[in-house]
Amino acid sequence: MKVDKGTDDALLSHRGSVKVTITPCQPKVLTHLPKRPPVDIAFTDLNYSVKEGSKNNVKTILKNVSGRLKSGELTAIMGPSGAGKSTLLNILTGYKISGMEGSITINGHERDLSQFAKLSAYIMQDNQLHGNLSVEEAMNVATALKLGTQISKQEKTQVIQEILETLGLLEHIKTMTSNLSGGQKKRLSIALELVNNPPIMFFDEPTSGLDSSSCFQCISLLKCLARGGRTIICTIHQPSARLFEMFDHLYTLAEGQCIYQGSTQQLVPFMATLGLVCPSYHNPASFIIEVSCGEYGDYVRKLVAAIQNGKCDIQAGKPFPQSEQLNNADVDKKINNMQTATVSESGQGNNILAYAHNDIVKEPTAPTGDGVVIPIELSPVDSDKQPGVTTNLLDDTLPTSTQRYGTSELNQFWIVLKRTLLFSRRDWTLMYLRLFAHILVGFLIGALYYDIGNDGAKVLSNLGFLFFNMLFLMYTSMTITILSFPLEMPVLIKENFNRWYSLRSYYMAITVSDIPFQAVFCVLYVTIVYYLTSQPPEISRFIMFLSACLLISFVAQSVGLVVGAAMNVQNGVFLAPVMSVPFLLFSGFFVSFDAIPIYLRWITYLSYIRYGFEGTALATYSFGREKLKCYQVYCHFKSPSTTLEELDMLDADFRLDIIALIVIFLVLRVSAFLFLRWKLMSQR
Ligand SMILES: Nc1ncnc2c1ncn2[C@@H]1O[C@H](COP(=O)(O)OP(=O)(O)OP(=O)(O)O)[C@@H](O)[C@H]1O
Repeated sequence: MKVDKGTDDALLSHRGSVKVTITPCQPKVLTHLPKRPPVDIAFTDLNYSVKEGSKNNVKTILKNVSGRLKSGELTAIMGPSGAGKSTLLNILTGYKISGMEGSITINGHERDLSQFAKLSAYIMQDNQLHGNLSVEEAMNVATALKLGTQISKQEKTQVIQEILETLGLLEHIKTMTSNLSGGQKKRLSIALELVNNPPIMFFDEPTSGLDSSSCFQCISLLKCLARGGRTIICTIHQPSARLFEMFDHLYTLAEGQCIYQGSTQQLVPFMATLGLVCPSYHNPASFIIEVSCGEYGDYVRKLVAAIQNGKCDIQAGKPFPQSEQLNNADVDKKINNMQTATVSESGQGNNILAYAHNDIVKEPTAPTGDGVVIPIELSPVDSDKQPGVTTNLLDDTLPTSTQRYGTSELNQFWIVLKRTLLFSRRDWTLMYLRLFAHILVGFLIGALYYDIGNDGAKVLSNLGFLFFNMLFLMYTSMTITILSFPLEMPVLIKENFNRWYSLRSYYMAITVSDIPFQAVFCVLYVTIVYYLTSQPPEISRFIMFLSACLLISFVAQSVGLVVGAAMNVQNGVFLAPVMSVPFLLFSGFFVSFDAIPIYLRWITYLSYIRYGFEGTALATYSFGREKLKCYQVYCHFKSPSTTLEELDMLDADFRLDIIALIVIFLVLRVSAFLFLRWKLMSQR
């Protein structure tokens, strides 16, 4: 029997007697992807607890759940809000590891997280894409990182073309990621992970935020991927009947326990055996959610017992697990009625297990418009690997290579560095606003302190100018990093978890990437103010002055990295300037070293502003500078040594200031890396 596209009601009214077939359009075979093994996942007695509150109360989120997820199947993890779907997904992906008990096996062997990470991809709910890259650029980066030198450049281009064509993104290849629609972003997220052909793909709420047509396209695509022999697992809230039909396998959670595991087609008959008859015209997906929310009475415990908390797997053609509910006469009657109906319509003998949606013929429902053009052939999943998308590419052996990433760390560094430089070039705030600010403030300060550098009567103002330089360079380089770095975190978490690159390569790349820009801005600013304010014209003094200023801006940028790595933007924007106050107070500008109480002097050694201020003051007034001009009767600071004496810098050593700044810079960079690593680990 044939049912038109979109006629869910008609489809539902024939539940139990029809079969879903989506007629293939032009087959698209991903021929260039690397071969990967098919992977089955099983988990047994999985427990997950978290500590909560000041008394460290233990909250158990997953309670002894078991289950299995097979290759070639599209699995939905469903359940009411708070049931533990995301938690289960995070545990299965290996994203959450602490607080978990139980066993997870891969093709019958205990899961080795490192090996598993090479086989799986986790596509998180919010896509986590870089908006400043085009689809093509994003794909190029993913291919370069994930495939490395395994294949030639030409083959990489073919892989990208094929994947984009298959996912209906080829016509958007030049579009910036930020301009893609929600569905296209989702498909791009999938395309990026597909380049190394992971045999297991996890999706957290892949349909969230999509309209019904895009949802259908998205699930069709996942179905296609599953048909290629992959294990596709996604959490989903409450799919429409039409979407629900497309899943092969359903895993339902309620209150952290499994209430159903098995074929989607067997859900309704299985529930009926427990006295839960899904009304006609009712979406089975909604029905099980309603049941798990207790709308039909307290059935959760019965369902958990019947399915043995996930140890049973309801399959067509296999008997249901024994349940005391089956003895209930009313239930028997209901089942018998359903059996009779099924037998008479499908003519498949007298087995209730034959009751399914097996005979619905629905055509054509391949996605249309700008959507996915992959052919979708829905047929029983029991035949393990259907010919289709990439089945023939799957290798049977699990990888044994010890290589953690697709390419060497040096390559990762170059690729991420190039990408970051591209972002910087395209980021208006990061680049042009910063450039504009440095030039504008440079001229403003130049105008304010114009020509005071060699005037013996204006030395105090000149010291104010030196201190302001420190302040300006510190805040501009620190705040921009505090504001921009935390925004990178979600993408970093996703890409690092999916083994695109190591944290070390990423960190090196972002550390190096901003240094040239910061250096150019600083040189521009210092050049403008130095000459407008008539500081000593010797080139050696200018270089010393500039190097102290450059180091201050690099150190402040490192402070920004530490703060950005350790906390979110809101806290960082408040805390970083507040934490800088002691360093400013102890810089030697407000109070000379002699005047500081002994027990507080140690703070001056930590104050990088002190070293910067001292460095610029020495470059200006030390190294035998001749007396300044005096246009008044008396200029107290006419002699540069008087100024240095007043600042308690007569014995100061410029080289020590530079060394101190370099040491602080290195310590902060290493600390930022450790914070970042801690933050990534603490999420898990
Ligand atoms: N770190 C945590 N500390 C305390 N409780 C937690 C923690 N993580 C999860 N939970 C709780 O565990 C339960 C399951 O959370 P989870 O996010 O897995 O639910 P979900 O089924 O995915 O819900 P939704 O569909 O609303 O996203 C919720 O009650 C949640 O509050």
